[in-house]
Amino acid sequence: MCDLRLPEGVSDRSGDTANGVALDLADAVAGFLTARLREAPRASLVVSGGSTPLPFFRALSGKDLDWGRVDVLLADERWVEENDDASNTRLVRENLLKNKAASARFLSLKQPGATPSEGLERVKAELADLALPIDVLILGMGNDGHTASLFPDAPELESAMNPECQEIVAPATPASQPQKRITLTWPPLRDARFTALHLKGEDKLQTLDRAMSEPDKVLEMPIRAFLKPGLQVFWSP
Ligand SMILES: O=C(O)[C@H](O)[C@@H](O)[C@H](O)[C@H](O)COP(=O)(O)O
Repeated sequence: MCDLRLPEGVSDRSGDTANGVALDLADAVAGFLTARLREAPRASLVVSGGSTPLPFFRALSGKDLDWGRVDVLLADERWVEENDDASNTRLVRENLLKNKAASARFLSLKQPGATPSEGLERVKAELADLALPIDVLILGMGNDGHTASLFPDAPELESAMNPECQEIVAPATPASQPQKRITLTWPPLRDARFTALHLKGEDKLQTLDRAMSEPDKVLEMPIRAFLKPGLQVFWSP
């Protein structure tokens, strides 16, 4: 257990090791996708980049489910080419879209264009037939309280977090980050059927604790918007 008092309705799925939590998360996600595929022609899986998800990606890639009917996409992406070490697309292709998951359909947030704004229409076209609501959403969190690329210092944050935002994807240009980014906006993320927050390390636990201390100040720590009933927290030391 993560020995934090999580908000009402938020489940603690913490474990003693990063690998154990990754395996547990992979089991939960595979189970949810399998159940969805009994009811719907396709299912959607939105994952986050960064370093935490790697063991989860590798475990999920081996799960036996009808991957040909699963749409996989990122919650956000750095606006870099796929051969760049900072590319989340590269991370997903190398660690998740292999083994049994190789047959999943990947919808890429990185499209041609010098900037996210220039490429935005192409990204929207790529996501045009993505069925909403998202079925499975895996979020990470930075120690500034960002999630996806909803950064506190992004000039676009307020519009991306607006519950009335009509766009499902938007550029993000936080000064704190070396690359411009593109991110799913709050409404599609908010409405996911299954949302997991995947965290590793004591620092992330302290950040989560800080986030819970002032839950209404969402623009200061965007993760706060997700600390709602139904969220499952998968944390390991
Ligand atoms: O592109 C990104 O950076 C991610 O989407 C981002 O939201 C990530 O989930 C957090 O920054 C946590 O990253 P770590 O897992 O590396 O701590």
